Amino acid sequence: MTTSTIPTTGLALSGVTLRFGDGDNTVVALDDVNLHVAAGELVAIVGPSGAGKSSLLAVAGGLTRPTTGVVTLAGIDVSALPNRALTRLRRERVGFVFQSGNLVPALTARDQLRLVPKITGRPGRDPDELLGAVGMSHRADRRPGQLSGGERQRVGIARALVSRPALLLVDEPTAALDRTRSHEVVELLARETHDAGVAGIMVTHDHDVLEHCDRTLEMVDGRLHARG
Ligand SMILES: Nc1ncnc2c1ncn2[C@@H]1O[C@H](COP(=O)(O)OP(=O)(O)OP(=O)(O)O)[C@@H](O)[C@H]1O
Repeated sequence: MTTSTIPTTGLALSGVTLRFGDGDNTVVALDDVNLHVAAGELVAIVGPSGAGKSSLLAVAGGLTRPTTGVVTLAGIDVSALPNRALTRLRRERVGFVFQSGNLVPALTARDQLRLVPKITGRPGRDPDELLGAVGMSHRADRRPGQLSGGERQRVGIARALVSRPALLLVDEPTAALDRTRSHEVVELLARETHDAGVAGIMVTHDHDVLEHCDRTLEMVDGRLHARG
């Protein structure tokens, strides 16, 4: 990608390859992946186990450097950043939402969100406004153990949005939820992605919820395909 073709918003992967090992033991987890997720767009990634979906999230979020290719976020060449700058960018510009919500057990919902600016050192969005946006105002003083799976996911989504990220990476958010809660959580993700102008990628095995996403792509053997 030349400087002039790097999108200034959203996430872009260009010619991204990720290999593990070498020689006969080489595993190609990502194979020439090209992807642009616009700001305000939620893209779903489906595909069989071992296809490279987690690897894609790791490379997109700056957790893993690609073997080849370029990753840009809001026009910044992530793959060229030194380690400290990459850590800072990840903390400030990338929100992660995991299967279980990954909340701190001892903290109330409100305090989970309050913790974020303390970690980043930058003011974030107002915790109560965000809890309201995800329909959790009435649970603000509860700890994760006092919340349902769907409620924990809502808090996890709100927490991921506190730092006003440019990129939201979501891994199997409905794995522990029933059908109704799954729809509610992914509808919420889509709405917040659109409203906050975040580029969102959601990995899922749950084909039921794809209708809420703007696009679905399929990963097979490390390659991304439009879903036919
Ligand atoms: N650290 C590693 N070292 C070696 N191989 C790895 C490593 N991490 C992942 N792989 C391999 O890379 C390929 C892609 O793995 P990845 O975890 O991205 O798949 P996935 O689509 O997320 O799978 P699942 O749906 O089961 O979570 C697999 O063949 C996997 O075994």
